[in-house]
Amino acid sequence: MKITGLRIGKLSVPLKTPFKTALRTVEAVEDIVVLVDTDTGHVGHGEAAATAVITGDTHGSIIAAIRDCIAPHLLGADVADLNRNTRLVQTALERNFSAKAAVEIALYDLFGQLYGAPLYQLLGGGDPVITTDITISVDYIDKMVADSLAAVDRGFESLKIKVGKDIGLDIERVKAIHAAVEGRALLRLDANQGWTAKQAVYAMQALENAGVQLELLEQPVKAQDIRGLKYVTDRVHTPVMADESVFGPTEVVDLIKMHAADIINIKLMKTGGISNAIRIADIASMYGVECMIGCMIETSISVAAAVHLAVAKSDAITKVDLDGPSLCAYDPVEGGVDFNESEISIGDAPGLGIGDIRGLEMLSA
Ligand SMILES: C[C@H](N)C(=O)N[C@H](CCC(=O)O)C(=O)O
Ligand SMILES: [Mg+2]
Repeated sequence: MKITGLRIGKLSVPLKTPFKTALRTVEAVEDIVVLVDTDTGHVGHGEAAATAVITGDTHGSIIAAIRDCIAPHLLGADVADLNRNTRLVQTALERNFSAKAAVEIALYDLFGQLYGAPLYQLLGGGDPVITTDITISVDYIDKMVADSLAAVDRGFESLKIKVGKDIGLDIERVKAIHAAVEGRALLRLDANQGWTAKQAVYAMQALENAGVQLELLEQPVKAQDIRGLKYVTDRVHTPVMADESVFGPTEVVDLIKMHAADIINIKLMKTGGISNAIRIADIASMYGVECMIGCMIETSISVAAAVHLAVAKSDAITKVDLDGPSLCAYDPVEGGVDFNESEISIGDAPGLGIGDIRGLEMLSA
């Protein structure tokens, strides 16, 4: 099976409600989709999220990276040469991780189609059913409490509560949700870089002293502030997770050696796709460090790849934040992974199993 071309499209899907973090407010998924064509008629599917505030990637940069830098290396490549092909993607240009992720996802999808097996089986197998949390956007306290209770009623057993806007209000937000939920769900906090290290320690000690039990605290401080992250990790009982502070395997090794965080959030849009995500999971496993698999505002195309990875690497990936498709007003993808509220399951289709994509607008070559 030989690669004959790459096509690029744009996909817009409204969210059920606006997604609000300390970094941004988003009302729709607006992602780039890549289709990798082959001489056998098989098509590989990938998706890139333009999360400029986190990865620096924009629609324009993703399109240019794929079209001008990555695609020329892959024309004529054999789909069976997966490791060679992912190396070509990773070395085609510096950074541009979301563009690399989209193309890698499509290459792994084709690899699964070539061998007629769901991707997770080729990555080592596992139980094809996982459970995700759901995000509670940062908002007025009453709204966050109502959203949390609605999520618990829908069966979500873990809530990822967005904070990082105002330290005093954040503490009140979490206390109110904790009181309302009454232990029916685990609570994870994500400050999306909104606090200083000292504020984070103050907030966590206030919550711990008030008897609020939290599963973890994600990215309390600025992405570059690794010393601040360690400062927090050293001083609070709640496990601290690095998200925006770590993208690739080298950063993960540094972070683990410094003991700057307890948990690593792996996202395909930060790692540049599946090959480096596998490396991170294996490094973490070697060091006995837990990982979460996360996503940006993405549809079920790229999140499907994250699900396959999570299933195959469940020794290291013990926490799942793959709620992107649940936040969408509808699933634009025919086939693929089944996202049913908190339960995510993979069927028998080869690769990622993705069929037609509703509303995909192809861009001219
Ligand atoms: C969607 C997921 N639950 C999530 O919260 N991801 C964010 C970043 C999402 C974005 O701004 O696109 C995170 O973990 O920080
Ligand atoms: Mg995060």
